[in-house]
Amino acid sequence: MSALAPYKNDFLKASIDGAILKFGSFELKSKRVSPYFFNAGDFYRADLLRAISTAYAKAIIEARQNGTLGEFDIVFGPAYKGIPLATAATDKLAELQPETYGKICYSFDRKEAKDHGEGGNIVGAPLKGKRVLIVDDVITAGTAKREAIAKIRKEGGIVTGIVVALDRMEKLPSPDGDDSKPMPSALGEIRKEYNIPIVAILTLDDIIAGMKNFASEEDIKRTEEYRKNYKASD
Ligand SMILES: O=P(O)(O)OC[C@H]1O[C@H](OP(=O)(O)OP(=O)(O)O)[C@H](O)[C@@H]1O
Ligand SMILES: O=C(O)c1cc(=O)[nH]c(=O)[nH]1
Repeated sequence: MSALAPYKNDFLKASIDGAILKFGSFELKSKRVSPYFFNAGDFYRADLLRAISTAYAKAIIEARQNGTLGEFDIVFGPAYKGIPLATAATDKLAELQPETYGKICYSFDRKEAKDHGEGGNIVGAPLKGKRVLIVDDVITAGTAKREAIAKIRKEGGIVTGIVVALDRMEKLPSPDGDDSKPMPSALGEIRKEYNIPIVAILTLDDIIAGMKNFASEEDIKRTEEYRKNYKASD
């Protein structure tokens, strides 16, 4: 784990100690069956929530400083797991750099539109005309990020970047449904198609390198095999 930046190492350690990272057999949103799963819903304890909000805030501050990420007014968390993550990251940014981030806002969507009360399917800061940074847990095939971009654009927001806790480094699904075909990177295609930067705190390669210190040989082997099967062609 030594090659990682200290804040990434701390985050990987919290993900392992908090059992956020699990091994077994998991069906994903993409229908791929994975031998590992990163369950950001399990950052529910205060110390773990603080670990992930700190990692997002540090990744965002670093990416703003080195020019990878552009400016933003709103941190947007896609439902459901993105909601507490974006909210906590907003709070942590304001705590770490109050002059820059003391007045940034958060916003998130409902999976179903609400037809009474305030109505609509966006909660939090209105998106119209605002620069929006999406903060979410994981990118696999990229579907959830495309859905979030479409929702934000429909509300008149301008997506200026995406930050995820984990890039699973997988390929796009093939349009004909044959997932064994070579395809380019899911993350890379979103970057190109929408012309926006995407920052990942950890990648699957970081996890595989770290696994040597805590996982069983069988879990390492299955994870490496999965990596090979769903590796991008570019
Ligand atoms: O890159 P993809 O192939 O889209 O997969 C990754 C997404 O899938 C899950 O979201 P899901 O829509 O299941 O929502 P949840 O947050 O309610 O669990 C996960 O939280 C990621 O956001
Ligand atoms: O692709 C997914 O659905 C997915 C993968 C993962 O590691 N964690 C998660 O919450 N969803």
